[in-house]
Amino acid sequence: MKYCSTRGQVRDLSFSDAVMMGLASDGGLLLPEQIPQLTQPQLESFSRLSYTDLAYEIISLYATDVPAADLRRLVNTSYASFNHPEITPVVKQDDVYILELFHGPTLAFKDVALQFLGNLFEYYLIRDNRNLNIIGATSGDTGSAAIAGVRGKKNINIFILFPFGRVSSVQEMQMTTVTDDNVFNVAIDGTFDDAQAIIKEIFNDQQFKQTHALGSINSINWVRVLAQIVYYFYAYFRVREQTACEQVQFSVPTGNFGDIFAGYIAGKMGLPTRRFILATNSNNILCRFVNEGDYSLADVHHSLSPSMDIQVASNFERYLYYLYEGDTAAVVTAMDRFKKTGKITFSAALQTKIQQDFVAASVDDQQTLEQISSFYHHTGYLLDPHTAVGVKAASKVGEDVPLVCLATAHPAKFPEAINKAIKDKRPPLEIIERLRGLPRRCERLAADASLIKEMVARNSSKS
Ligand SMILES: N[C@@H](CCOP(=O)(O)O)C(=O)O
Repeated sequence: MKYCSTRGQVRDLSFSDAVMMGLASDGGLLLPEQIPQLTQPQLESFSRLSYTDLAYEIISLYATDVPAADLRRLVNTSYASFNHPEITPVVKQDDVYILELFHGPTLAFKDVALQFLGNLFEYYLIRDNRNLNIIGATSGDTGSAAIAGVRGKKNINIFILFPFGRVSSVQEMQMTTVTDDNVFNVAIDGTFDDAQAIIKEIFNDQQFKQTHALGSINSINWVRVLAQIVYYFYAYFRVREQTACEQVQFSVPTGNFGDIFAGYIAGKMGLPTRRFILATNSNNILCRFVNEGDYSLADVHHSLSPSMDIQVASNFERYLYYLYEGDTAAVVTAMDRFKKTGKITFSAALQTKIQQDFVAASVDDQQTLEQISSFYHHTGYLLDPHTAVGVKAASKVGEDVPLVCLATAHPAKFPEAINKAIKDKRPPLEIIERLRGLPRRCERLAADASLIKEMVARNSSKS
């Protein structure tokens, strides 16, 4: 399997080169040159596999330059850290199938890919005897999951930027209580979009990237998308066992478009699914894109589902590549226009295509709180605010097939929102309670790429 950039200037990369490159050197995002198509017999045999075996089978279709025994070990090690034997179990509540993605070390779906990516990085670094400086941006969940993915690994430093005061108290604590010498948490004065723009600016300085051996843990990195494809298949097989359905529909709380894009790729591989439900909070640029063909920037609003407080969604560019049928010049033109004007509009013909892939709804904070409360009183099950956005969006635009809602984080990560939704309800969890009172380390900086570069340069030999 070879990898190419959405912007056309990088092609023919091996999987390992794509992993280490992160953001493509032409500023685009990397994609596999072809999407493997699963045959019916393959699907049937996959349906009987454990999560870990399924992950191995799917990842091996893309990671073709990793020897089979090594890949198997990396996959097994990655999911050994999950606290549920099924890794991503599906539980039925009322008439909704909840795909629980929060059984990893930091209680969010990001662990599914970042445990694997951390192990993969370590594997390459040992093999090639080199160092890596990871830089990443988070609106709340990626940060701690990335830190947990590389913690204790030699030859790696990690620098995580998050928007000051805009992540939940627990999310912040999960990052800043890691005080290891090679972990650098930076609260920036700005939004997640500012943090992500800084990361991209630094990656686009090719000389700095080479000199400091930079690596990416955001969903810019193809591995993030790849590892998440697995649970869409896993969930479909579990629901099919219970309902004998031909198709399911997934509702995906969406911020950076990475998780839903993994589902879209699963669909291209042959997963029998209806259109994906793209669920946003009041940061609804992606919802407007699907419903009106209007991808235009607005201010980032602070919401009760902070991980989705994003306007500029990284993986959108990957979808554009398919929307434009691999026409990289059209992707470049659209991305340039967006950079200059903050807006891309789509023709009626393209809107028709987009609406064959997605249906979308946006859910504000009040509706999120009502959804958490009514679901809890009806079923006794506590949704985190992001999952609640997905469940609510599905109630607005879902179709008449079994519905799988992705539970992207554990409610214990968002005590403030839960408490607002259900008076006096606190979802305590021992691994979070243990963090309270631990020492913390975090630097606060202006949202300025040169400050982050200085910090990376100053510390890059620490690992
Ligand atoms: N929602 C994310 C934002 C970063 O997105 P990523 O999927 O590109 O890592 C978060 O919680 O940090």
